[in-house]
Order: sequence, then C-alpha cells, then structure tokens
Amino acid sequence: MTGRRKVAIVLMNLGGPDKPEAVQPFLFNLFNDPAIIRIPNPFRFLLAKLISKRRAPIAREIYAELGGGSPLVPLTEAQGRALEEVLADQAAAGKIEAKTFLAMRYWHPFADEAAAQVKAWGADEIVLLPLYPHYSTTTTESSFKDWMRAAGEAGLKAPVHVVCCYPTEPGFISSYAGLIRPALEEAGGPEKARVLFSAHGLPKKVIEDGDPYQAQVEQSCAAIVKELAIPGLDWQTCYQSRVGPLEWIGPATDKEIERAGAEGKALVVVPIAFVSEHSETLVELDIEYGKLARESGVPAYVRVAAVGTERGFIDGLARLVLESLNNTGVLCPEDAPGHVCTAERAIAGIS
Ligand SMILES: C=CC1=C(C)c2cc3[nH]c(cc4nc(cc5[nH]c(cc1n2)c(C)c5CCC(=O)O)C(CCC(=O)O)=C4C)c(C)c3C=C
Ligand SMILES: [Fe+2]
Ligand SMILES: [Fe+2]
Repeated sequence: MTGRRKVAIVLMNLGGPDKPEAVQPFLFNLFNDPAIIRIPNPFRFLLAKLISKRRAPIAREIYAELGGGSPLVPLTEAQGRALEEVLADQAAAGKIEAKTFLAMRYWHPFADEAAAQVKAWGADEIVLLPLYPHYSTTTTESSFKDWMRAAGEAGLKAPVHVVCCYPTEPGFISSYAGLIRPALEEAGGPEKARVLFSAHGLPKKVIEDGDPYQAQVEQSCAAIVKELAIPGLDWQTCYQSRVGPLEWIGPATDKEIERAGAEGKALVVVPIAFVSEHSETLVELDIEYGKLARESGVPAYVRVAAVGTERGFIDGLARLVLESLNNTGVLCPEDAPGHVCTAERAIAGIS
C-alpha cells in the first residue's frame, strides 16, 4: 500500500442521555440488551419497558444534578481529540492517519452512526478501543457484538483490530497513581486515610458464569498499589451502582464508607472502572456518597478524578492502538493467569 494508512479508532462506551426526554429510551435500550437482562424475547422487551418506565424518574433526578444530561459524550470526544494528537505526533513515523469515532451502546452516537462515518471517511483499517479498561460481557462484549452488527449492515469491509482490555496498562496505572498521591495528602496522609477503589458492580451470577471483569478490576487495584509503593498503605476494592433485585458482587461501596466512619478512617475514593466523569462519579460518588461519608463520621472524603485526558493514560491508549495494528486478531495484553479472553467469541458472534 502506498501513502498513509487511514486508521479509524472506534471509541466505545456506554453513552448517556443528552436531555431529560432521552432518559427513558436510554434506560430502555440498556435493559433491553441481552447482555444486561439475560432472558429471551418477548419477555426481555416487556421487562425493559417496565423497568425503564419505573426507573426513569429516579434517573432523571440523577441527571438533573448534571443539568439534565450526561457529560459522557463531550468528555469522550475530548479523549478522542487527545488520542488523535498523540498519534499525530507519533503517527508510526508518518505511516498512519488516525481519526477517532464514537460508538455509544445505549444512546447517540450509536454504533450505526459511527459505522456510517467510518465508511464515509474511507478507513483502510479499524481499531475497536473500548473505554472500559476491564473486559465484561455486559459492557465490552456487548459493544463488540453491536459494532459487528452495525458494521455488517453498513457494508464496512476494512479489517478490524480489537483491543480487549487493559487493566494493568502502565500509563493507565501510573495516571491513577499520580492522581492518588496528592489526594492521600489532602486526606491527611497514608497513616490516616484508606484508599477505596470503587468499581461498577455486577450481578454475582455474571461473574460465576465466567466474566473476567472482577478479576481484572482486582489486577488494576493491585498494580496501582504496587506503583504507589507506600509501606503499610490501607486500601480496599469495592463495588457501586447496584440496581435490580439480584445479588451483586461486593463489598458494596456504601458499606465500606460506613465502616470507614465507624473506624474513624479518612477516605480517598478512586473510580477505578470508569475513565470519564459521568453520573456514577459526579452524582453517586460525589453527592450521594459524599453525604453518606459526612453522616457516617468519615473525617475526610477526597474523590480522585477519573483518568479522562491524563497524558499517561492517553499515551497508553495510543500504545494499545499501535500494538493492535500489528495484531490481526484480538489484542489481549492481559496474559495474567486466570484471564479468560472472551473477545474472540464476541467478534465471532458466538454468545
Ligand atoms: C442492571 C444493570 C447494569 C449493569 C450490569 C451495568 C454494568 C456496568 N455499567 C457500567 C458503566 C456505566 N453505567 C452507567 C449507567 C447505568 N448503568 C445501569 C445499569 C447497569 N450497569 C443503569 C440503570 C444506568 C443509568 C443510570 C441510573 O439509572 O442509575 C454509565 C453512564 C451513565 C452516564 O452518566 O452517562 C456508565 C459509564 C459498567 C462499567 C458496568 C459493568 C462493568
Ligand atoms: Fe452501569
Ligand atoms: Fe482478553
């Protein structure tokens, strides 16, 4: 091939409602995903209608705290621009022209919109880059399957490279370590504060069925603690955002906040499974759990920002993109024992 290869990088995330009227259809799309509610149709469709209608008022209140909609899309666009800049600097010694596209799972811009844009741009190759550092069937796998459907319908023929996950990517880890250090000082130092890594929870059943998410979250936390290298650091991983009647993995973040209050421990809270600010950081962690921390007597509560456009993190994403281009299948950098890569199955359309 002559000239520069045109590489479309598809940034995948969950998406969020952009206005109050979008909250219920966004929730319907989420609960109607067979990766989220694992029952066949027509039952899933009917249940999704029911739950989305019932949850919409609560969710609208959550998004009202953010001015009516989620900031996830503009923040993901900023990550895309930062990644394009880093890749333009490196651009594999001028061999590639990289452009980012957003494919959100449950609200605009959907994978279909991204696939049409990628086709119109004339991509030679495509890299699927989930903004989920940890692989889950509920998030990453669902996005991959949705992309393969959308790309098929759009008649996209360019070869696809897939990044599975990156729980211990050095830039991801060092960015968090860099954000945690000053937060620990603000909370009174490592003698007085506990680091609470708070990840999105999942139903226990999903993990028991082989989802690697929880094991990968734990790998990230251990890697960050190692990078911090603070002797005797007090830290704990916990899980937030539970919805629905099923039993979820734990310990639950709210229970850990109450425990810290009872023990007189200050907290540094790290949103470990989210790379952008959104309702679950800005509302759940900052407003709801900030209040719970005050009521529980936690002496100091400092929330660490999501990695967003931190240079180390974006450099790490750029490395993953370039590595994936040398890789014809799924780039699965996590060869740790116990890692079960299901990304191949997802892109092959096997569930
Ligand atoms: C019922 C099940 C849900 C599962 C399983 C789930 C997994 C999961 N979600 C994220 C990341 C995000 N979730 C967000 C919103 C959100 N998630 C659920 C439900 C489940 N998530 C609901 C109902 C909502 C809507 C908000 C609410 O009603 O509380 C968001 C973004 C929202 C935004 O503000 O833009 C993200 C991001 C992960 C990482 C994950 C599993 C690993
Ligand atoms: Fe969620
Ligand atoms: Fe993998």
